[in-house]
Amino acid sequence: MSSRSSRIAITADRLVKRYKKKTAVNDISLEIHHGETFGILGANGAGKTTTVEMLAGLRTPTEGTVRIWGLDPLADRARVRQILGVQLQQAYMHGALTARELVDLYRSFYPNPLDAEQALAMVDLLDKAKTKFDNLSGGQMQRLSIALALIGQPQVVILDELTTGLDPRARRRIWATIEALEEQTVILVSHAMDEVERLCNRVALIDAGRIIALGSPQELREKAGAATLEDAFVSLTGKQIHDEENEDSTL
Ligand SMILES: Nc1ncnc2c1ncn2[C@@H]1O[C@H](COP(=O)(O)OP(=O)(O)OP(=O)(O)O)[C@@H](O)[C@H]1O
Repeated sequence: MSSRSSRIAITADRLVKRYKKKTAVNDISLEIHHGETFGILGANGAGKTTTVEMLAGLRTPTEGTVRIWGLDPLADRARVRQILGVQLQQAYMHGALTARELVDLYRSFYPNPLDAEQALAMVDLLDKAKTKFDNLSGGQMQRLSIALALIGQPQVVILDELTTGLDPRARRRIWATIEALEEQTVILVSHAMDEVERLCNRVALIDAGRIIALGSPQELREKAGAATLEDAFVSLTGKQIHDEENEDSTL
């Protein structure tokens, strides 16, 4: 783990989200440091997306508070929008706009965005600039949503299932892009152990809406006495993780 500033970029304090009878997130508190890449790992339905949606101000917590750079993402929506980039599982995208039009739209949200062509080139989509979002392949949509999350050079980036479904070449390319983000704070939701091991300084393991372990990938392996992060996950949660190589292992 590289040396990181101890300044806190994101605080979640006792977050709870209840849907009628279901408690999706059950008392999660976190402090994520400036410049850190922080992983959120958990089986299907563990509460990962609900957690990051609350961090991003896209979902209102039933209880608890979030601060991003000291701002409340619900009350200070306009200011938070300028410092936050989000790639979420279901992209809320205007399907009739072309890739280039979406890039231009997202550039307009931020004070210091990347150059439009640079952003498309970063995810290998320069040749799709004039293609409507709805006509992109799934992997191309995903790569575009990554570019849109990064386009504003935001201080905080939330990436949900960063490279799930992408081919190996695209994955490596995206990883290199994320590794190059020195100053930015990244929250990465993932099922892919190789991705978490490679990119994350620290990881929170979530099970049934709670954090059951938190530490560097190495600390989690040591805590579980496991050789791999995947073994640590299974040992600590008693569940298999759903990952790309093993689509049928979902519990
Ligand atoms: N709008 C909703 N209404 C009711 N229940 C919901 C809603 N959204 C999520 N849930 C439930 O909350 C739990 C946590 O969901 P969430 O999407 O946060 O999990 P996740 O860890 O991101 O899962 P996955 O890996 O499958 O994306 C699940 O049991 C889910 O069914």
